[in-house]
Amino acid sequence: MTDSSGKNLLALNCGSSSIKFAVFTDRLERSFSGLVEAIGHGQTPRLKTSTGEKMEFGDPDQGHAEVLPRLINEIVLPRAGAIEGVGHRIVHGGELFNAPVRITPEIRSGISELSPLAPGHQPHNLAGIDAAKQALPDVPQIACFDTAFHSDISAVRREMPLPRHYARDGLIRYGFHGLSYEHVAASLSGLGLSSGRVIACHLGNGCSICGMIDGKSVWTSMGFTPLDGLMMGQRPGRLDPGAVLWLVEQHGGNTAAVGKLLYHQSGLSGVSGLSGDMRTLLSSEQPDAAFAVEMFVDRLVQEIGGAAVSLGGIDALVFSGGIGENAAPIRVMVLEKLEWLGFSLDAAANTAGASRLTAAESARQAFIVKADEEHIIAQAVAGLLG
Ligand SMILES: Nc1ncnc2c1ncn2[C@@H]1O[C@H](COP(=O)(O)OP(=O)(O)O)[C@@H](O)[C@H]1O
Ligand SMILES: CC(=O)OP(=O)(O)O
Ligand SMILES: [Mg+2]
Repeated sequence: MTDSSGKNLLALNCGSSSIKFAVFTDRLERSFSGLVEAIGHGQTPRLKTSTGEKMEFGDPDQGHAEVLPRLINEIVLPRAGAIEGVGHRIVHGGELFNAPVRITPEIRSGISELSPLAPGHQPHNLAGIDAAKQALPDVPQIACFDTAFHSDISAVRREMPLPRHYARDGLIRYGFHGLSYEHVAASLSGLGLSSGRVIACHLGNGCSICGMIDGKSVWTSMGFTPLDGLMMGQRPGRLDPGAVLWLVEQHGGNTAAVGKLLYHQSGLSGVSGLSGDMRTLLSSEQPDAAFAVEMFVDRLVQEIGGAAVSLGGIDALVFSGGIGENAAPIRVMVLEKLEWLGFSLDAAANTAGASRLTAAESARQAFIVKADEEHIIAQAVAGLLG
């Protein structure tokens, strides 16, 4: 139940195509939550809430900045009770932010300056801050950074093979989805995995993987920006830098056009020519949809292989995010390709979406952990507000 005595916290998670929100009581229990999905891809955004509401929410041409004020004022606040703190997922913390911080005008500027390094996310995160500030002007707001979880990765893995002064200027691998990985790390002891080598796959609209040893990030597939690594809904993932140079030349030096191609028109969407939504591709008969899915899985297992080498082996694999949690056919394709690494699929458990996906006799285990960035955000807010 929502606490009407004024001890509730609101967590806002503005992703590239969705806004997830959750209200927590002072015991950090979810009292009301939901999401608006399909924002900014020419579709009509859809709202779903934990109380069973489902409706179209806005127009196809509306972005996060238009959807957020209505979401907060009409949907969240009337059901939330009094809110005493708001926490935000902020995708890029750069070198400045390695821990949650209370948002002041200076902190907001610091977050805004990082927008060119996450142009498909940071403006949405700022829109969340602004909408919450407008609706709740006297309530403290806390920024929680996706990059922070990876900040202890070794310099050899954070720096790029370029003259080292670029790294001193901040051109390093930051990694993202850290709030999701922090939640996976916190779930490991419940799976009997508090020590060991775990590869977590966050497969949502944006996709990445994180290699953890004893719950700490030691390798991740995303880099300086959320473009690197795996093939995603609209982003290509790892590309030959020569291909990027060629694309810039083809577009007459227009880097904005190439940015649009790489952030919004590539990945599953660009390859299939149909959709960046895995549900649509899995239910399509079109050959290019199947081709895009095959490429997605191929690139994913290649990166898992790289991560396994970086960890010196693998004890368990974790699937998370909208695709990881729900797309049973993708998990089959991945685990069958990893059989040689000792994964033996339990087909019934996989179809049922059970927590453990591998047979008891499997040498390595695979699990689903439902992404819960909002809980990590709420914990950080509670921690900072004492
Ligand atoms: N039942 C399902 N089967 C296959 N894919 C699914 C299913 N449910 C969600 N997805 C996929 O999950 C992705 C969105 O993941 P999500 O983690 O919600 O995204 P975001 O990164 O925006 O938070 C989309 O590709 C969507 O198609
Ligand atoms: C960092 C990133 O790709 O986030 P999302 O999954 O919200 O797109
Ligand atoms: Mg996501």
